Parts: sequence; structure tokens; C-alpha cells
Amino acid sequence: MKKVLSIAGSDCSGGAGIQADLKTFSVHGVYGMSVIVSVVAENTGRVLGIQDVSPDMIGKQIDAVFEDIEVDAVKVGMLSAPDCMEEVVEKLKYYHPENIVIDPVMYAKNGCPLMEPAAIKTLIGTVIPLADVLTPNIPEAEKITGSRINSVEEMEKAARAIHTIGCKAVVIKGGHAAGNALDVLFDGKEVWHFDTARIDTKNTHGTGCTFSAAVASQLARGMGLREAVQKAKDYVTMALSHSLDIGKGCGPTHHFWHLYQYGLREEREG
Ligand SMILES: Nc1ncnc2c1ncn2[C@@H]1O[C@H](COP(=O)(O)OP(=O)(O)OP(=O)(O)O)[C@@H](O)[C@H]1O
Ligand SMILES: Cc1ncc(CO)c(N)n1
Repeated sequence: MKKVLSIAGSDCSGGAGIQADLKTFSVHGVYGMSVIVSVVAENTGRVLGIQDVSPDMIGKQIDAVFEDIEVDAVKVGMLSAPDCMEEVVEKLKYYHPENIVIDPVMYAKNGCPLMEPAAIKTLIGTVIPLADVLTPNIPEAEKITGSRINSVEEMEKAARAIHTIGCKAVVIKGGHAAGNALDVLFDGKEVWHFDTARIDTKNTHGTGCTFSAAVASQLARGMGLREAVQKAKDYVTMALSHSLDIGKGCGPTHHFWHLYQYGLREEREG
């Protein structure tokens, strides 16, 4: 069985972060593991508090996994502060696993910040160059490039600009744009589009985590990059089209392992 590690924050309400990653890994038939970088007291509507795990303890969790278990892919999510980032980077350079997917999480869906603004320098200087695939949403890509994104052409331009920072591939997710939900992949050579109709729902908590965890799972299973992104897009579309009206704010994506396995996407379950 392929083994995939999530290094990310914990969402106690279960919709995003480590919890979304582990649900996604299970559906993809890979063995999921987790290193908790921050404990986030959050729900579908707001963030009540963030407590970072100490860099020493982050490092020990990563050592505990890698000294014992072969890792086929790593998904990195929320890293709130420069010292957390530096610890994760040092360990990933030491163990240099294959298939590193980095989701440069900056805000929750409700707009609450999950990364200290001053950490952007460390993110760009040390974290991004480690990524085999970087998956920013539009506001994150704007922060990284310092330029506004108002069109698909500007998404393509931003993907090329972010690639020059040193990551091998970039997917800019279009969940925050108007119109279709169109994601743009730049693999260092060519630009590819992944387009679906926009699903009309407020229940979009955890879509980005779900997407990047699905990409990591597919890469671990040996899929090529373009196909892995297409399959992850199919998966998040399905998880969103069945998203749950749980909580008072943006409800979470739903992980239907049996529907995915058998391809019965039209079937609904309460
Ligand atoms: N309303 C929607 N309908 C269809 N697809 C969507 C919708 N919203 C987002 N997506 C898709 O979900 C994936 C995640 O995109 P998004 O831009 O929402 O990420 P994100 O902002 O990082 O998510 P989050 O912060 O909630 O984890 C992308 O593939 C995007 O196209
Ligand atoms: C812990 C965590 N990671 C990522 C996100 C982004 O959705 C979130 N809301 N919470």
C-alpha cells in the first residue's frame, strides 16, 4: 500500500486541514499519516485560536514517521510561522521524499488568517522551492507574486512567475474567481486548464485541502502530474457536489469512498 504524509494544521471541526487530508487519503486507498504543525480552534464560520506546536515537536513527529515508514508522497498544508516553516523545510531536505505537494495556506474560507503575514518571506525563500507541485488559490497566488489576478491569462502569467521561484509545477486553483471553476497548471513547459461548472453552494470549507491531498495521493500511486491533477479535480468536484450542510457557516466537503471507487457519482446519500 502506498503511504502518504500530511504535514498541516488540525481543524477540530473536521472539514479542512489534517482531517480533510486523512479522509481524502482513505478514499484514495493510500495509508495516511499526519504531522500536526498547529492546533486550530475553528469551525465552519470562524477561527477562535491558533496554537503552534513547537518546532522541536514538529521535527520529532517527522522523524518518527520517516525513521520507520517509507513515504511515497507528502502534502504540506498550513504552516503559520517562520520557525515552523524552517523546521519542516530542514526535515524535508534531510529525508527528501518524492512527490512533495505544498498548499501555501494563508486564510480560511471565512477570511481568517492562518499564516502570519511576515512569514511570506520564508514561504517564498525556503518553502516554495521544495515543492514538486504548489497549489495556491487566487488570493495566495496574488500574495506570492505581488500582482492582481483578474483573468485566466493572469492566472497563467502568475503560474509561470511562481514557477521561477523554484517549484517544479504550479496549480493555481480558481475557486475564488467568478464563472467556471477553472484551475491552471504550469508544469515548467506547458500550461493546462482543468475546467468545471461552478457548483452553487456555500459549503466549500476544505476544498483546497481536499484537492492537494488528492493530488498527493495520485502521485503516490504513480500517476503522472497532469492525470493526477485531473483526477484530483474530479474528486474535489464530487466531494463539493455532495458537500454537507453542517454548521452555521461554510459546510465541509463530503468524502464518499464507495461512490468514488465504483464511479457512481450521480447517486446521493443523506
Ligand atoms: N463552487 C465551486 N464549484 C466547483 N469547483 C470549485 C468551487 N469552489 C472551488 N472549486 C474547486 O475546488 C478546488 C479548490 O479551490 P479553492 O480555490 O476553493 O481552494 P482554497 O481556497 O485553497 O480552499 P480552502 O481554503 O477552503 O481549503 C479547485 O479545484 C477549485 O476549482
Ligand atoms: C487547519 C486548516 N488548514 C487549512 C485550512 C484552509 O481551508 C483551514 N481552514 N484549516
